[in-house]
Amino acid sequence: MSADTSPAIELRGASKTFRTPSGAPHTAVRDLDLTVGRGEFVAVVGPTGCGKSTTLTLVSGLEEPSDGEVLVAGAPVGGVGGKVGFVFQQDATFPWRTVLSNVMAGPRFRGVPKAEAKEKARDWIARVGLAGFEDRYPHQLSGGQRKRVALAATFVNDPEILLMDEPFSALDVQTRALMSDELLELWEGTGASVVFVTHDLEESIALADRVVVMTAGPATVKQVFDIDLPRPRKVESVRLLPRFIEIYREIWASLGEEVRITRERGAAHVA
Ligand SMILES: Nc1ncnc2c1ncn2[C@@H]1O[C@H](COP(=O)(O)OP(=O)(O)OP(=O)(O)O)[C@@H](O)[C@H]1O
Repeated sequence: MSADTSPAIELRGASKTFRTPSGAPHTAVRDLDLTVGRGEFVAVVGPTGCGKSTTLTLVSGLEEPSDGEVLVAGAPVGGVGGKVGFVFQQDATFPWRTVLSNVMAGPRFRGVPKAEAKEKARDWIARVGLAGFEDRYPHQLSGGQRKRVALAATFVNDPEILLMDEPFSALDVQTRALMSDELLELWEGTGASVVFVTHDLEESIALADRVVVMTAGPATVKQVFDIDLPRPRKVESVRLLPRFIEIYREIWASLGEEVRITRERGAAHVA
């Protein structure tokens, strides 16, 4: 199959075993199969500590699988590539750089001439609603504004794949809903494939084409749900649709069981 027609991401029987400080092996991800199509928005939910972030690090190339294969655009992941953008819970801005300089950093790093990088950066700053804030430093912005800078700094690199690890979880509820809407708008214009890890089942349904439920650790795919809600979506209104509530119930029946298993293990550990 040519690289052009292959899925954006494929994990085939991927496992990851870490060595803990005591020297004992710890399997975070086991025999995980997952395919993400081009332009698809996939959300990953699962109980705390099950291995969601580890799955993202395998796709990013930051970690290698102990077993199995991880392919991006049909080719095995070999280190961190330029096709992949990340947005994490923590702000990934450089505190000593202005907004403009933060957003220009990626293109400059890739060798884009200064004037062109500046133009692209200004365009993305405007698209995330921060025109006029170019000369501010991150500490002079709100949490939501800093997150917008992080989004602009990611999208400016035209990523084919966007890996997002609880990107909005540190924000207040209203800002979070706004950012979700903005993310959908930005994403719909790019055709990027997204893997979005979250603890928030509502958020996952509102955003995604498919929601992947992970098992209690070690993570493997328990069930995948197609989200047949119409697009374009606004998260606050989509949540009120009867179909949304129906999907929520179905997924919670699957996820809730894994959360319970994780809790019981925790209780046994404490006892
Ligand atoms: N570098 C590492 N060395 C050893 N163990 C690790 C390492 N990274 C993660 N783990 C362990 O692997 C398991 C999965 O961690 P991971 O961060 O992937 O879970 P998660 O599902 O993203 O958690 P959360 O929902 O709480 O963010 C955890 O038990 C964690 O302690």
